[in-house]
Amino acid sequence: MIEVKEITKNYGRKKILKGVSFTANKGEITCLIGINGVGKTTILNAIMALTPINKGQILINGETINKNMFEKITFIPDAITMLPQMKISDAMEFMNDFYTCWNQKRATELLGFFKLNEQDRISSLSKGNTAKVNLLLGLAMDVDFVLMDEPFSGIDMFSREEIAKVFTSHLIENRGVIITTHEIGDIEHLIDKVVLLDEGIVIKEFSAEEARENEGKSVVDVMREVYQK
Ligand SMILES: Nc1ncnc2c1ncn2[C@@H]1O[C@H](COP(=O)(O)OP(=O)(O)OP(=O)(O)O)[C@@H](O)[C@H]1O
Repeated sequence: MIEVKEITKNYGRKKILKGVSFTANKGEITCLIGINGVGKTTILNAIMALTPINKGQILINGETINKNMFEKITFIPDAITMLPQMKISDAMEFMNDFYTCWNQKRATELLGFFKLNEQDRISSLSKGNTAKVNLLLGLAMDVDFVLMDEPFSGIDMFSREEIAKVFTSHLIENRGVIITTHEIGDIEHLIDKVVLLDEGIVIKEFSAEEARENEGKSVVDVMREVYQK
């Protein structure tokens, strides 16, 4: 489980996170939602120990986060981190050399799942295929948790649908996923937990299934209620 406890984060005099708390379980997809600039990426960076927090605590499976957790958790950013002249196969080889938790069998399966050609160069990929390569590089790691920052950003509807399919496939396995997105419609039916952020705090954390079953409300219905008060 990832436990985010009362974290605060300031950039200079600007208070971005003012005591954010939520949990994300293994085997579940947790979605962080909030307007541009609310601090979603900052939260993901804090969980990865890439940015220091001012106060609070973040635990992964009971252990305080540190920079050596890259065998337990991986971060899929919204931009490709590989050099443009690399082929997809070079990027996979690089990951294989660098990470002991790289799972080549799953990487090959993901190539097929996303219908990617490993001989294609990163620089030649469409935005949709770049996002797929990013997901491939993250999901091929044998880690407990995968963080994804805006995996659908700027991608056409058909590619978004193709990408969304990976979340219901065996390739996600029993891992915990934390995702930030503005394209909630694409994955609304796949999400387990929703964390709504506003003005530096969590204003609601709820189970998508419970909202659906008990109150007959979609995630978007709950968002409208909460944000349009
Ligand atoms: N390194 C930094 N130095 C100063 N301010 C920063 C830095 N990184 C982020 N910020 C500010 O912190 C706030 C939160 O940024 P963050 O990227 O976490 O928001 P977000 O919710 O992910 O936004 P978006 O939906 O646009 O991706 C923004 O106002 C941003 O300008």
